[in-house]
Amino acid sequence: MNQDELKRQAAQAALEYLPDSGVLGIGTGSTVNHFIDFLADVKNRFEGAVSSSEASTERLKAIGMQVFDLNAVGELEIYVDGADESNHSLHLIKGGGGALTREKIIAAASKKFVCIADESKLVHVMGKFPLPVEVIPMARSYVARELVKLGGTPVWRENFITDNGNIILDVQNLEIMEPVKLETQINQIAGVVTVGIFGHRPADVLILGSESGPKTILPE
Ligand SMILES: O=C[C@H](O)[C@H](O)[C@H](O)COP(=O)(O)O
Repeated sequence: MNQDELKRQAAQAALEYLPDSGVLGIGTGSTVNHFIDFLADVKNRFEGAVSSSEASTERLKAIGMQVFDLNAVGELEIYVDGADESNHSLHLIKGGGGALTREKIIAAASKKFVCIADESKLVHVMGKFPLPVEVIPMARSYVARELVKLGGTPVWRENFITDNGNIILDVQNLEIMEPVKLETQINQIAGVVTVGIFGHRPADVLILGSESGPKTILPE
C-alpha cells in the first residue's frame, strides 16, 4: 500500500470514534480529506462541523455539511485531525499545511482528539519534520534569531500566507527531547502566534494506517 492508501485506512478507522450526533471538530490535510470523504455517508447524523481551515471548510460544504463558527458552539465532543509527526506520548508536530493555529484552538476546545496518520509519522524523538511556527509578519527576522538561539535553523516558507494573514517559519535541525518545555519556550517569543508542537494538548488516540491494518496507539 502506498502512503496515501495508509492515510485513507486510518481515516476510515476513525469513523468508529464518532458520537451519535452533535458538532464535529475537523482538521486539515490530506488524511483529513479522506476522512471528510467518508463523512459524506454519515453526515446526516450530525448538526455540522467546526473546521480548522478554509480548505476543509470548502470540502465540508461540498459534501453538504454545515460549518459553524467555533464561537457559536460549546465544547466539542471530538476533534479529528492528522499530524506530521507523533511521539509515543502522542505529542505531535503539526502545521505542515500551515493550519496549526486554528487546529490548536479546536483541539484545545475538544474533549477528545483523535489523530489519524500513516505509520511513518510515529517516531521516538520528534524534529526530523521541520517544526512549523506561525509568526506575525513584522516579527519574522526577530523570531528567526530567537529560534536559532534555541538550536534550530528557521527557514521562511516563502510565498505562503496562513488563513490568519501570517507567515510560517519551518525550523530544521531540532531534536525535540522535551516537547512540552520547547512549546512553552517558543510560545514566549514575542511575535510567535503558534508553534506546531502539540505538547500541552496532545492527541488522546492515534490511529495509524499500516500494511497489517489500522493500529490504535494510546499515550504511554
Ligand atoms: O497544517 C496542517 C496539518 O497540521 C496537517 O494535519 C498535517 O500537516 C498532516 O497533513 P497530512 O494529513 O496531509 O499528512
